[in-house]
This record gives sequence, C-alpha cells and structure tokens, in this order.
Amino acid sequence: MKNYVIGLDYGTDSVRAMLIDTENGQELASNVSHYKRWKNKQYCDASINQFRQHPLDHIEGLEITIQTVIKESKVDPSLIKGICIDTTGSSPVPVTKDGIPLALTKGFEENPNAMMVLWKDHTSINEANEINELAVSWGGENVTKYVGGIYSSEWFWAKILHIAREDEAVRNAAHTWMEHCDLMTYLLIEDKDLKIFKRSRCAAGHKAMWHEDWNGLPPVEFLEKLHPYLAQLRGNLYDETYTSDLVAGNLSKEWADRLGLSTETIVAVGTFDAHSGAVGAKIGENTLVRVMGTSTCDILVGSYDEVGTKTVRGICGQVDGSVIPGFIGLEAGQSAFGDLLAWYKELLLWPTDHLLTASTVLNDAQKEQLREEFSDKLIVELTKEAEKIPVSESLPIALDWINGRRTPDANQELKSAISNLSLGTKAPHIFKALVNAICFGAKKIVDRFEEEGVKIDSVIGIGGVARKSPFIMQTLANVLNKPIKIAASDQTPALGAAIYAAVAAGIYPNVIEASQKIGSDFDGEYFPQLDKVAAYNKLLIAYDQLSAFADPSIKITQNEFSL
Ligand SMILES: Nc1ncnc2c1ncn2[C@@H]1O[C@H](COP(=O)(O)OP(=O)(O)O)[C@@H](O)[C@H]1O
Ligand SMILES: O=C(CO)[C@@H](O)[C@@H](O)COP(=O)(O)O
Repeated sequence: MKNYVIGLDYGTDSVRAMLIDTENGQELASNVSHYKRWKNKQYCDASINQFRQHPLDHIEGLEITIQTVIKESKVDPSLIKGICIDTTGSSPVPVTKDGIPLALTKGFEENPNAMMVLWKDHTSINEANEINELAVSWGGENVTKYVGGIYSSEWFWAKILHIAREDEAVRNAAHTWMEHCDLMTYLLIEDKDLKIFKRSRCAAGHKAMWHEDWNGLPPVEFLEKLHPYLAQLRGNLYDETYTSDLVAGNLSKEWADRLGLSTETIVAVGTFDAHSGAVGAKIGENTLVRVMGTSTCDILVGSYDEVGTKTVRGICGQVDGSVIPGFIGLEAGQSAFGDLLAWYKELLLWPTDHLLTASTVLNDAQKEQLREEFSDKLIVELTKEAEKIPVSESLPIALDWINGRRTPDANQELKSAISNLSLGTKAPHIFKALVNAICFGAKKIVDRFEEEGVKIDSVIGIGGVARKSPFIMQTLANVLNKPIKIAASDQTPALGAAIYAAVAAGIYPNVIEASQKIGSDFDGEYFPQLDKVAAYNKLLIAYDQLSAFADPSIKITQNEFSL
C-alpha cells in the first residue's frame, strides 16, 4: 500500500511544504508561502540588527501550504502518515504556560519582544559576551565547550537574556520559551503538556548548550549569575531532548480538521533546516554538506569513535544525533553568504529606486515594472561580467563579515571591509571580490575542521545559491581545491524533514536507510580548475591580511605579511 509524508520547511523569508511518496521519494506536490508581515519589514529594524517574525506569519503559512499540497497531489489524505517540521534557528519564541506565543495574547500583539527572535537578530551581542566571560570564570565546567567554546548572539540564552532585561512585561508573561521548530510541532499535536513535550535535540544541543555531561541545560547556578529569570526559566524548559526519527505526537483533532488530515497522522520531533537539508542530500560520514542561501550552515556527521568527546574549537556545536541518530552532528557556518550579495544588490539599486520614485516621466506601473526588472537581473548581469574578469592580485579584497562572523570563532561584532579599490574598480570587480570573500570564509571553516582532526572526504552543495550560481560554485571548488557535488532537489530541507517523518511513522527503520533510498540525487559537480587554484591561493593571503586588520585576534605569519 502507498504511504505519503509531508516535510514542512520554515526558511528566513518563506515556508514550503513538500508531499512525497515514501516508496521512491517522488515529490507529488510542493507549495511556498511568503511571510506577509515579514515581507513588509514589520517588527524589524536592520539598523540595530533587530529581526523579529510574527507567529501569525508562520501559522497562516502552515495552513495554506499543507492544504495546497494535499489538494494538488490528489492523494488520499488517510495515506499521509507523517509530518516533520524544520525551521531556522536559533529562533526562540516566548510562550505562555499553555504554549501560546505571547504575541497572540492580549497586550502583546504588536510587541516585537513578544515575537520570534529570528536567527539573524544580533541585538544580544553584549549578552553573548557576558555568557562567554562567565563560562570561563564561574567556577564550574565551561558550558560552551561543545558549542565551539564561544557562545553566539544568534543563540537561545543570549537572546532571552537580552529581552528579559529590556522588557519587563514580556519577562513576566513568558512562562517558557520554545525554539521555532518545537513551537510549530507543539501547535500541531494533540497532547498539550509542555512538561513532557519532546523538544528537539538538534535545537537544544546546538543553541541552548544542552549536554549529557551536565545533565541537560546549563546548571541553574550558572544561569542565576546571568539573571534570576534564566534560573527560573530553566525549571520551565526541559531535561530530556529527542531526535527527529521519533514521534512527538499525533495530529490534534483541531489541526486534522483544519488541514483535511486524520488524527492518525503522526508529527515527528522538530529540527533545524540545515540539519534536515543534510539528510535530504544523503549526508554520510565525513561528507560536508554546505547549505548555501542567505547564510550558510556547514554540516558534518562523525562517528562516536572519530569525534567522541573531543571538542572542536570555534564551530557551532557537536551534538549526538542532531543529524543522524547514532552519530555526532557537527555544525559551522557563515552569518552571511547570499546576504552579502543581497546587500550589494540593494546598495546598487538605491539610486535607481530613489530616482524612479521621484521621476515624473514614468507612471507608477512602469516604475514598478522597471524596479522588478532591475532587481531580477542585477545579480545575473554582475555574474556574467565578473566571470570575465581574470583572477589577479589587482582585484579588490573583501571580507564576508557583513553580519559578523559565525565561524570559525563566532564574533558577531565584526564588520565587513573592502580594500584595494582604485579608479579602475567597477561594480563587477567589487561583486567578484564579494564572491571571493564568501568562498574564502568557507575555506576558513573547512580548514578549521581539518586542523581539528575532522576529516572531510567530499563536499555537497545545497540551497538557493548552490542551485542558482554556477559561478559561485566554481569559485568555491577552486578556493577549497575540492570537488563539490550539487543536490538536484531545490528543497532538500523539506525533503529531509519528510525523510524524518517517514522514519518516525515507521515506514523506514532508520534515517540512513531512508536518506539513501529517497534523498535527493545529484545533478552537477564542480571540479577545481588547476590553473586557477594557485591564483586564488594568493588572493586568500590578501584576505587573511585584511582579516587580521579587521580582527586583531587573528594572528598571521610573517610570510603572509611580507607577500
Ligand atoms: N543568481 C544568484 N547568484 C548568487 N546568489 C543568488 C542568486 N540568486 C539569489 N541569490 C542569493 O540567494 C540567497 C537566498 O537563498 P535561498 O536558499 O533561496 O534562501 P534562504 O537562505 O532564505 O533559504 C539570497 O541571499 C540571494 O542574494
Ligand atoms: O543557523 C541555522 C541552523 O542552525 C539556520 O537556521 C540559519 O542559518 C538560517 O538558514 P537560512 O539562511 O534561512 O537557510
């Protein structure tokens, strides 16, 4: 008998549902919904790096995308056996005792502090610094040791500490906090007991410093020193965590009716987009899966023998079962990848946009049409020109830290920089320098894993940039000096979530088997071009010099300075 499952993937700007046939992984329908309020930039203030999302954007998106894929696939809803949800992270949401997002309760409807704090919100840099100082001075074990030794402002405790200090009303009303992937899973299931609800191992281990060595979340004595609210909150969080091959619960009657499904449908434990993306791309031991979109996440799995309790410096965590149960999942990443190019695009479009608005020659419809055309074509045109520019030392040099540095060695205070500009520098030269910068940032991550003894045998690219830009992928293969295979699916995170759902529903015995059988195939491979590798190496030295200038903690060798 046929069985189907749904993977629901919450990205930065939109949510997509994918319905697949569990026998062969065939995608029968998929649907995307953009967050309305987010699109209008509501509740955000980029000048202070505040990025919040309203829970209604997420709930509306869930309903419409799932209803649409069920309708379009034309499958019998009673054969849809499972759903799994992946989201961005760390994207925590304050909730009431009943697990209702605070922004859906009276008095908090328009308060950004009562909403989801998106992964790229960097308002809590000071709090992250405080956590890092305390971790090495409080007298107990360094609780950052399994998250690379540095806690980031992108993560759970720093964000909550910031809001607890800034907003007394939210602090008093927030009984507990949930990662976005947990909240959406909890919303769907029947059993609404927060005390026993199965929270995501992936989210807890990578972002909330949950580890078996200290029996779960950081000790209450540690949290107390940061803020009494955090110590109290710990009691309202969780002790155990669960991997996404397990069932969180059955679909509630309310949601089964709303979606047109049965209460027999199970909902698997939630996870993060990058980790499910890796499963959707058939990750195996010592394979680096790079999820390349707005930001990057670099995911690896290692055996207990290889990684064990050895700590890997400067990454975003090593967590037992965060990708494949029975293996250690390792995560690193760049806070901006496509976002660096998106920033440059916006910068270049500003004058046109501004002048078009003021223009009296064109009507509003014509202006809108032009805006859209410029916006759609700019990166494509810059790419065509940048490809023609030789890789030489006369190119500008840029840093990829436009949104701080996630890894190696998180420092969200760092800024980007561009050097080596001249009167001959044109827009495509800077574009090429930015592409080089994101690839050099990637190289630093690969180097760090290898220096720390984690082997990388192969590299797989997934995500929007991997699919859309052969230019960037070729540059990356040259900079890494490694071949890169590209997953054929445009939606590997949703596919990975569907794979977890199939295992949790009992259709496959484990994640490895399911991923190998129904994960994405590959439809491209980029190989290093030997004649260009040496030229990129020289530019990498210039990148190192500029990095050391912008971040004095980086030490480079005398040889590099003298080049
Ligand atoms: N042709 C292109 N070349 C390079 N980058 C691109 C191209 N088209 C889009 N991008 C970048 O892709 C990023 C979005 O990636 P995507 O994977 O679709 O989203 P997300 O990371 O939010 O899931 C944006 O930052 C954008 O700048
Ligand atoms: O950091 C993580 C996961 O740990 C991601 O959710 C975050 O980078 C967002 O990813 P996207 O850029 O939306 O693909």
